[in-house]
Amino acid sequence: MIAGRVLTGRDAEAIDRQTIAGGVPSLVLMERAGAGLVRVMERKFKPLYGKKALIICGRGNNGGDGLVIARHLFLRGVQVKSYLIGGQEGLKADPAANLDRVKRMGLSPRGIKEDHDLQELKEEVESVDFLIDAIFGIGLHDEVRGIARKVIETINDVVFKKRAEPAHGGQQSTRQRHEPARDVAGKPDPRGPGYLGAGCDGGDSPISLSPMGGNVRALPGRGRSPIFPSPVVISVDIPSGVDSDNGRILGVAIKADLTVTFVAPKFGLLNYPGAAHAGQIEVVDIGVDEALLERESRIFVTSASRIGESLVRRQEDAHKGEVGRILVVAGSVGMSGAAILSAKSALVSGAGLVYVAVPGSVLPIVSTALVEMVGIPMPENPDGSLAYEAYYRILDLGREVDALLVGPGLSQNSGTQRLVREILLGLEKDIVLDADGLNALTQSTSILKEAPGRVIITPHPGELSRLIGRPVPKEKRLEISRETSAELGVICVLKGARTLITEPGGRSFVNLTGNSGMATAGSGDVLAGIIVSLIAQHNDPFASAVSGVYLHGLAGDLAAEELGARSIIASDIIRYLPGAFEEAESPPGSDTRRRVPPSILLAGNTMWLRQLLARNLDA
Ligand SMILES: NC(=O)C1=CN([C@@H]2O[C@H](COP(=O)(O)OP(=O)(O)OC[C@H]3O[C@@H](n4cnc5c(N)ncnc54)[C@H](OP(=O)(O)O)[C@@H]3O)[C@@H](O)[C@H]2O)[C@@H](O)CC1
Ligand SMILES: [K+]
Repeated sequence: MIAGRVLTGRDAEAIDRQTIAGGVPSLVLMERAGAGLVRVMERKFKPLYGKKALIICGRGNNGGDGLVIARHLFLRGVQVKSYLIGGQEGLKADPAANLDRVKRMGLSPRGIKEDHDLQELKEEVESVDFLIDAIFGIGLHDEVRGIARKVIETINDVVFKKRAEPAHGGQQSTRQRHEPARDVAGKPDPRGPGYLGAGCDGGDSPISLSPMGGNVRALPGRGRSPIFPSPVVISVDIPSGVDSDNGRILGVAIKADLTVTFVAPKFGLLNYPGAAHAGQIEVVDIGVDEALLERESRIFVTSASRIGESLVRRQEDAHKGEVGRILVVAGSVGMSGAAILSAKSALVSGAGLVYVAVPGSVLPIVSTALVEMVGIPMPENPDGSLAYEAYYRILDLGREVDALLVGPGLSQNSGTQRLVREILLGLEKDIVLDADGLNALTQSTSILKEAPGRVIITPHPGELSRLIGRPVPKEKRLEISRETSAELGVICVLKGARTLITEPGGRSFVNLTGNSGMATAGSGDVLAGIIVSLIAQHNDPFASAVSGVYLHGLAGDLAAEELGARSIIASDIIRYLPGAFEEAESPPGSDTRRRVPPSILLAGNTMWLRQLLARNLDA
């Protein structure tokens, strides 16, 4: 499965190093990076002529990019002012070479060394159209030190306050109310005062990667360009202060409206909390070798076209027994909903036959709610949970199906937990293990290694933390997913904003669909049902897990568009699943593909990356 690549900062450094060793001078890469960013600005905010830009440069190569940007913006008639943190002395070779060039053009940057330099910076930030953040890029991995920290705080503070002013949507004076706002192209902005960028986006893909996370406001409705408030904060490669390896905030970080990143999106731009600082993401190709990218990167983003291709088409003469048979082992008294939701989403996702093994007293509820499944009453414990005595029955049924889902709503009864462990050891089948199924393995993860079948675990961070006995902070999601997957030999679907799907071989997918409304009871049961259904139809657990997560998020996005994220409940996700399948299965650009998925946009002039991303991200 090929898809859009993602890099950690360290991967990106390795690619830069090897590209330079392969004969491309680092100054050339810097020139391509800076020029590429200005091309993105030109496309999105044309005309640039006469606009004001403030460029804040750090002392490393990210700052060097900033100096290249200063030169290219100046040549396009932009009024450019730049600052260099720490002053002009003692820069590294490439930034120093670019400092010479800008000085020869009369654009000498001012130094920011002391607190009293911040006052002037404040005034400048208030009066510009664009603020370019070239303070730190992928070279930053520790808490931001020194004056740079105050510079970042000052920028965030001034921008935040400026946007809270009446002219930006707060209390308006009579004059402001009568004067339509102008976007950067000078056109009246349909949103009213204080927003930039409407109507000058030059036909970009309309959905930014993280429209609500950063400061970018998306216009209501699909297929519209985001509106950029003024000043537009543009980060070079990554918002300064975000760790490109993992999205950690290193004490303080720029809140960008737009991040123009080089070669490929950095994982820190996609993973929270860094993702909330990135705004819209654009990728600029700086001409590195595709083979290098393939070698260095093991992280991908989910994409509609690949998902569509990986879904199995049903044969015209399909029989229900041939299109996926599933056994769901779920439910207990008081938790029958988990069994219903997961079985229903498995059916809606295309499985031909779904058997549901539940405690006998729960069966009437489940059967009434879902007449299409085949309910099997099982022995139960006094507390209404599935009894260990169900083991042989479940084993017999399990041998007949293509895949199993074990866990939703099972409770934490010790007998039920023993049953779960024995099922894992007794069946050589693909088994999706969710919720209480995972809780049954706390302190006995070795069972996952011994299980003869292929196991797909679908924990949220709390469940994973209980399973492996250590915390799972956001910035360690990738690392811990990789370790868990490799050590236990399972496919790990780590749920949450930007769900990560990792296989034991080390490949990970970052999912870009979904929204905060999906953090709702039963949402996980629906996901587990989709994944098991795709596995039963498809027989490739990793592709199924990736597709399932994507489709689940897409269904949630479709639901959010009509219902609002706040009001989504789990059964809504199932209701919108057919729409999600329809979109994923229709060819890109066709009328039936109603929704462009969140995309990373691409600028640049080398075809291969454009094609790769266009193909895989549907940008
Ligand atoms: N390599 C290439 O070929 C290409 C690279 N490109 C660009 O270069 C960027 C990477 O550049 P980079 O590696 O120079 O690191 P960068 O992000 O500028 O930061 C280093 C600076 O930060 C400072 N600093 C560090 N930690 C700190 C802290 N805690 N608190 C405060 N300061 C701290 C550190 O100071 P020092 O440790 O030297 O005192 C140094 O001055 C990359 O993102 C892309 O934009 C493109 O041009 C394409 C080609
Ligand atoms: K930056």
